[in-house]
Amino acid sequence: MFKDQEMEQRYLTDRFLVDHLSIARAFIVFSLFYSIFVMVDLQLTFIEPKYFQFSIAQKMVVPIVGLLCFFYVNKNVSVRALDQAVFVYAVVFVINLFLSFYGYTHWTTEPVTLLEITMASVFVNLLISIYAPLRLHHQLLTTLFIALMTIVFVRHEIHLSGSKSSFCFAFLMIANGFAWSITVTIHRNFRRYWANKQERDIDNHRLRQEIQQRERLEIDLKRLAMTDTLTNIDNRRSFMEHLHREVKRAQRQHNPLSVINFDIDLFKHINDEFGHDVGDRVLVDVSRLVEERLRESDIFGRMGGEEFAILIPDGDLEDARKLAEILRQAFHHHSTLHQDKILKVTASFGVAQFKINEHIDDLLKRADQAMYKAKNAGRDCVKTQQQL
Ligand SMILES: Nc1nc2c(ncn2[C@@H]2O[C@H](COP(=O)(O)OP(=O)(O)OP(=O)(O)O)[C@@H](O)[C@H]2O)c(=O)[nH]1
Repeated sequence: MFKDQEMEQRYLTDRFLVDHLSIARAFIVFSLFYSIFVMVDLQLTFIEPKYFQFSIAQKMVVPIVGLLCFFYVNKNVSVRALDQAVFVYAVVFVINLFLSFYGYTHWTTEPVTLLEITMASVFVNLLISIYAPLRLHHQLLTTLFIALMTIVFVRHEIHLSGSKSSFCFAFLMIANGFAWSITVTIHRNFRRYWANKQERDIDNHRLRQEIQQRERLEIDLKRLAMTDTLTNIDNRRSFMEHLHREVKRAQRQHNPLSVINFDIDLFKHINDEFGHDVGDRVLVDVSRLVEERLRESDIFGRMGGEEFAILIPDGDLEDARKLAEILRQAFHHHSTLHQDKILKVTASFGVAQFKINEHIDDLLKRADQAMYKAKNAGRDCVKTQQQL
């Protein structure tokens, strides 16, 4: 028995719930077994004919109660239902067994022997202790009850001399005590196994939690390594990874692919005039403005400082130019209010389309050149590779 009452209760509940099917099955098995016993009884010619029907009817009670218990348990599998069913079945079984022995002693020509009675009581004791997950003191009480009932029966039915009877009672008590000690060992092992399993479950649970935490951490780290901390969009590394992947796909599928490079105009002035914090806010603002106008498949990254790039998979030069123009106008018409002052930013855009088998660096270089061309053309405009 566990010292902790709560643990003991959990153990009993667990054992009951785990074993409810085996207990229900045990009812069926015992009921069938007992029915066979009844069949065998029909063949016993040494039972007096006038007691025959009573003997059969009395024995039939056990399988009937067993079946009823089985249906009751199956219908309502609660710990309480199991408890009640096991109790009812055990009581009927024990009473029936003793009635059978009584019958054999009185109605047959071959009375039952002390050894048979002892074996039966030990058997019943073992059966109840193993199948019914009782607390240890309940088990002890059950054992004592069965032993006492056996003694009363023997005393009443088998007339033994004084010395012989005390030897027989001692033998009965020892045999039942032995049965009890076996069940105690069995239950101690059950409890030890259960406690180990609980510990293992707790360890496994902790391990699973740790693994999940590590996985989450890894995802966070990966995300951090791929994200620009200020604007929360892809950083240069992530953008380049996407670009490599998309270029390979474009080459494989012979699809167009274009890149837009843009740089905020005269950003240094914003920093100098309003301070670095406001400059940062502008970068975040600009990122949101662009993000809102992109498709799901477009990839947007901050390449460093106030320079950004957009990758348009499946988009040709004209698609990219149109998008760059939309963004340019959005910048143009957008303004941020800072301490009663209206802050306006514009950007210069360079657009280039990927040429089959060209190196990625060449593609980016052409987009860069187009962007510088836009800067030289007075800023706030879009230039394509063709206009170089
Ligand atoms: N607030 C802020 N400023 C940055 C950041 N990264 C780069 N800068 C500033 O951006 C400015 C870029 O200035 P320049 O390269 O001279 O270009 P510009 O002033 O935008 O002029 P043009 O590109 O010729 O239109 C520098 O003053 C950098 O300090 C950043 O993360 N936050």
